[in-house]
Amino acid sequence: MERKAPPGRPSYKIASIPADGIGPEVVSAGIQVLTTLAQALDEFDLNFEHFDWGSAYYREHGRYLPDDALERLKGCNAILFGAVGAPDIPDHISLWGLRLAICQPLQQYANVRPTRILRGISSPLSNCSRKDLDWVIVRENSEGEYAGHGGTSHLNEAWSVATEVSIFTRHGVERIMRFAFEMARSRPRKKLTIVTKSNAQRNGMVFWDLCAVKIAAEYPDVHWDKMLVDAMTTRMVLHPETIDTVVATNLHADILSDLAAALAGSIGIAPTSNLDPTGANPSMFEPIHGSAFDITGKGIANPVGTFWSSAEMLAWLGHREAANLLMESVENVTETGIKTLDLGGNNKTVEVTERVCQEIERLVKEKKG
Ligand SMILES: NC(=O)c1ccc[n+]([C@@H]2O[C@H](COP(=O)([O-])OP(=O)(O)OC[C@H]3O[C@@H](n4cnc5c(N)ncnc54)[C@H](O)[C@@H]3O)[C@@H](O)[C@H]2O)c1
Ligand SMILES: O=C(O)[C@H](O)[C@@H](O)C(=O)O
Ligand SMILES: [K+]
Ligand SMILES: [Mn+2]
Repeated sequence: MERKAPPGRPSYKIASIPADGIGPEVVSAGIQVLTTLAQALDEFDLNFEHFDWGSAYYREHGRYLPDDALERLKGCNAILFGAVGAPDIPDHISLWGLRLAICQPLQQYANVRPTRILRGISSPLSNCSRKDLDWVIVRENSEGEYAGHGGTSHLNEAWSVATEVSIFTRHGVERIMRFAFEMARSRPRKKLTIVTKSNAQRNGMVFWDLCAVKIAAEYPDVHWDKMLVDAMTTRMVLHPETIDTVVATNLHADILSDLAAALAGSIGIAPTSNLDPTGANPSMFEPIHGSAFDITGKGIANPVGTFWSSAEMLAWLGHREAANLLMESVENVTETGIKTLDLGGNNKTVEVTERVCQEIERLVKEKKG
């Protein structure tokens, strides 16, 4: 599913959008690690273009993005994003103003969220070893519960009414099913769980299931099963080893992937890729977490989710070996017990970042002999 690196010495323009809360703290850590890696490997160049879009920009301009934002992003090879959301701005204004305003028009319809237990990190599940939890959750990222259909009338009256309408289109569901089956096929177990809620949601989710059956016929080598989303939560906790690749709607997968991150140790480690699988538009990479108001500015944010997202970005650009080296460096560091508070450690963001950079330099030197 990843692309091959272009020939010669490739040079990439990466848009950096740190935005809000701990976003700037983890994105600057990510850029430091990526820059160290690119310099040490000396195989490709990364040039970062910084965008100040976020809640401070909104307070000043009354909008999250300028008119030419998407055109400017289209001129980049990939986007490294932090998080959006501020305590004084309603969450739906910030989310729709920035993250969704990029993902949806750039056709980043596949949101990919791998989870595994990194070395040196333990699961809160007492019986769960590293080999028991190695998942990829594929989140539909363009429609469903996030289609934005609905309305509010007669607000503040006794007869106020609001609707939030989920939209499932054949185009949208079939493309994410195909993407998920390809993802499952690319992994050793060739196993896909299709998550649904077609007992209660008798239109959209029944349609989701019908599309799944149709696309499954194209992938006879992939074993698949179907699970109601409520039961899926218990399966994730009680039988993690039975799960490999998962596909779910925009909202269901959003919730399941936070649970998955916690089961692998912390929401601070988990990555997200917002992919346009056609390659027509740049894809966007970000940690799964939000702006974390409660720890902003304390220097204790876990940067590992951004490092892992950065590795996924390199793999997407065609540099799988560089991505693996980055993750090996991260795990060599977590294994020595260097970790932030959310993982039970006492290291600051900058200490974890410095150690990962040192480990990258050591590993590259070793590799080059
Ligand atoms: N993609 C995004 O930009 C994104 C994702 C999720 C939430 N949000 C927004 O972020 C804001 C806060 O949302 P929330 O509180 O529900 O979720 P959150 O992910 O920001 O925080 C949840 C909890 O996890 C902790 N946490 C998160 N990231 C961490 C890290 N890297 N290291 C250590 N601890 C970490 C926080 O301190 C907090 O206790 C809201 O405005 C929300 O809309 C944005
Ligand atoms: O897109 C969302 O649902 C939120 O921003 C956030 O929870 C995420 O997962 O990106
Ligand atoms: K984020
Ligand atoms: Mn989420």
